[in-house]
Amino acid sequence: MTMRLDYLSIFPAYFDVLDISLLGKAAVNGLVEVHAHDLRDWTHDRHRTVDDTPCGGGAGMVMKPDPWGEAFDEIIGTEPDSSVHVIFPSPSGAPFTQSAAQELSSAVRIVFCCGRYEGIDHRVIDYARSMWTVHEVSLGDYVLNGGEVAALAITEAVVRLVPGFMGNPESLAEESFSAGQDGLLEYPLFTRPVSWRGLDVPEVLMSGHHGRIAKWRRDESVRLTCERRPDLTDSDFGVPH
Ligand SMILES: O=C(OCc1ccccc1)c1cn[nH]c1
Repeated sequence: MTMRLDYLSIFPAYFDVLDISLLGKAAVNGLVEVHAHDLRDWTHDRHRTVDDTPCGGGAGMVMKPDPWGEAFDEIIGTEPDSSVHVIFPSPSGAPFTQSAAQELSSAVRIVFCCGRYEGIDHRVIDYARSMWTVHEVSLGDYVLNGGEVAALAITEAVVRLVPGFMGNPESLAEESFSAGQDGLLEYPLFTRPVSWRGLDVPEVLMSGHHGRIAKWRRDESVRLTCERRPDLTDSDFGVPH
């Protein structure tokens, strides 16, 4: 089945990049179809206005609801459909996770709504929730100028999990944040040459001793995770009992 991806943005050219690289291949072999739209196509004034001052005062501008509503009508439709996933990247969204990417990889349709300025009139999100399955997601605790870069990141995380997309599915199994690694960070990776600028591949990895190699890798994952991501380790994880 083909996954349809739509992007609503005042900078639709951000999504030209999806025609190349891995995603381009998916688009070519019919797994994924990509449609980027300029939100200003649903404005009617000479200046193609998409923003206005915030009600209640405050700095910056807010995206008007009208263009979003008209774009939704044309792109998605006017009938409720819970199989359509509408994503609003936002600093105030729920953290986007690999499990969310996994779930979205089976969606038939995903519509990315890329906010700019200070954000989108909240009624747009409320209206979307009344019609489709809505996800307000954050990629991290930092602010971007708009949702486009976040939409590209979410797209890549999702599309690479679509069945038939990745050439080599087992390469997905061992990755960080995939169930197989039970929530640990990935161990350090090495390839040839064995000695490079005075730096050598750890001997254990050249020993051919699979048991020792597996232990070294798990120990490294535990060490890295405890060092860098204490939030990923549950209370008694890795502490020898
Ligand atoms: O900046 C972000 O989204 C773009 C955005 C949306 C609405 C208003 C301002 C900016 C973002 C940061 N982490 N995850 C997403």
